[in-house]
Amino acid sequence: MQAKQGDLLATLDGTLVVSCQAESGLPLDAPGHIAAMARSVVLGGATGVRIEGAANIAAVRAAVEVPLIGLIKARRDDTEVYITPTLDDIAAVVEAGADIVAIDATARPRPAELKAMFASIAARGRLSMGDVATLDEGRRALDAGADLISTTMAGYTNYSSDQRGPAFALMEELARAGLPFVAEGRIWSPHEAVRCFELGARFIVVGGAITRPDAITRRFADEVAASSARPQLRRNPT
Ligand SMILES: CC(=O)N[C@H](C=O)[C@@H](O)[C@H](O)[C@H](O)COP(=O)(O)O
Repeated sequence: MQAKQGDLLATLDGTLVVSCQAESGLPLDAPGHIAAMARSVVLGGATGVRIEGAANIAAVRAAVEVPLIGLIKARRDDTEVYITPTLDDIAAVVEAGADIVAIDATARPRPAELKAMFASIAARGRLSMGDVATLDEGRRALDAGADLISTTMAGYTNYSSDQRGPAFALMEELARAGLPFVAEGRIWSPHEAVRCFELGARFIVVGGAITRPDAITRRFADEVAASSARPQLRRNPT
């Protein structure tokens, strides 16, 4: 199993992984649609996919052969942690067919200790990815047994909010500290993707810029609406 996991990471290093997710209630929120997105991004050159939800993971596992990073988003009353928050969620992600299990590895109060979470993933023969927001959290996640850490949560905790664009500052800190990292979150252009590698990312995960047509359309629509180059709106003479 160890050799296989090493091979899996070797196929991801230096490459593009695409997150294929649809928020609950959006038109693409169905396993068949998520699987079609996964097939599409693999056709376009993605070497791996990041998928949320057991039914989606199972559908994508049956549709593509590339490494699959799986997670479950589960909002709970007792914690702000929502990416694969419990040991049961880990079991469900593995059962559904993920090769790598992503969990929130921030320092916020959580239902189960980080060490126990990473140990559970390892015991199930899968690799783990700890989603963090700060350098300290990255160090702590690796110490607790994470196989990978990712900048996923930077900008999404109350102590790392108000961030625009990718978490370049955190990437620089992680690189300076010698911690291997995955770059993820708000990577919107190929230019930004390349910058992540220049800053030392092992691989990158891009989501919305590729797989959220509503968000992509909104960027165009907003730019068009703000443009003074548009022809004047023609109004019927009164
Ligand atoms: C913070 C959080 O919950 N991130 C989630 C993690 O799986 C997803 O909603 C993101 O789409 C993913 O991280 C990729 O990021 P972006 O879509 O910005 O490229």
